Amino acid sequence: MTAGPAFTCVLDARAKLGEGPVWSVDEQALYWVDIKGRALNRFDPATGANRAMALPEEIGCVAPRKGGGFIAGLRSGLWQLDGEGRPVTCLAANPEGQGASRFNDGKTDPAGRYLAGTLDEPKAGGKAHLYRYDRHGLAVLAGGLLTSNGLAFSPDGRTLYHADTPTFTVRRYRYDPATGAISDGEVFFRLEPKDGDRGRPDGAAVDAQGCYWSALYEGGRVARFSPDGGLLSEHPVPARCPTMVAFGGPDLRTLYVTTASAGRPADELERLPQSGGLFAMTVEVPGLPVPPFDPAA
Ligand SMILES: O=C1O[C@H](CS(=O)(=O)O)[C@@H](O)[C@H](O)[C@H]1O
Repeated sequence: MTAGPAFTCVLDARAKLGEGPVWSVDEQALYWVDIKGRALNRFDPATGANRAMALPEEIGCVAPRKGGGFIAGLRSGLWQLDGEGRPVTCLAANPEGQGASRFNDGKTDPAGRYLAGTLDEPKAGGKAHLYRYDRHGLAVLAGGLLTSNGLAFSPDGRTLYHADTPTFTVRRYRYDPATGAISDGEVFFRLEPKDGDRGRPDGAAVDAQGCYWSALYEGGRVARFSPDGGLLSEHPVPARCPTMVAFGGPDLRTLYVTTASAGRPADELERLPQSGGLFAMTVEVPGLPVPPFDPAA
């Protein structure tokens, strides 16, 4: 394992719970959310400008939508948003009810279907699920979860990676690109909870060599894992709680990471004042392009 280059702050956003970065190739801009800040953000790396679009409830994940606007996972369900981030249509209500559940991490599959999971807020019941949304509607892919996270696909689109953060575990499944079905789940890697300060796997992305980049929540770093789950490198982040990574830039060699500040100890925030910011670093191996959500998929 090597100690790799560190991330630097590109936007001192002071987000409460920055999450869900996704690169728009068409716009050459990064969309990202502040879950507890109830905002969809658009960051333009060319100018450094960031535009926050307020939402009426928590937004856990977002993806550009083919034809315009977005699909987003909110507390109440999966919604179509217009180009200004305004909810216009509820595509699928949150089947778990809104009292102790919200949508969390999401990602489009290579065909443009949208996979998104929920978070069981008491973190006790394992009532969270991973869902697939496509033209046939909402379908359960996995259940018994605490925090559905870490969604990413292998370069050939035939392996799905998925984390359940509080269990410190990332699993991988065979993925059928023709139907969006999963099978043959197995542990990809599990971090040691006893090493509490080394964090737990949150949001993720896969690069062109099939390596899995994982934001390690409360670990203050992003780690790169080989296609067989071996730890290759670790990259410090000037925030204790990185939440999700995404590749961007004209060559997909800029790795962005969002971070959290809400609920963090005062001394930690004093030591890491850019917590809640958006960070980036240049990588050698480019990321994989993530397609927009396609309502016809
Ligand atoms: O992605 C997320 O994960 C974190 C970590 S954990 O579930 O608490 O272990 C969670 O706090 C955050 O709200 C969520 O967005």
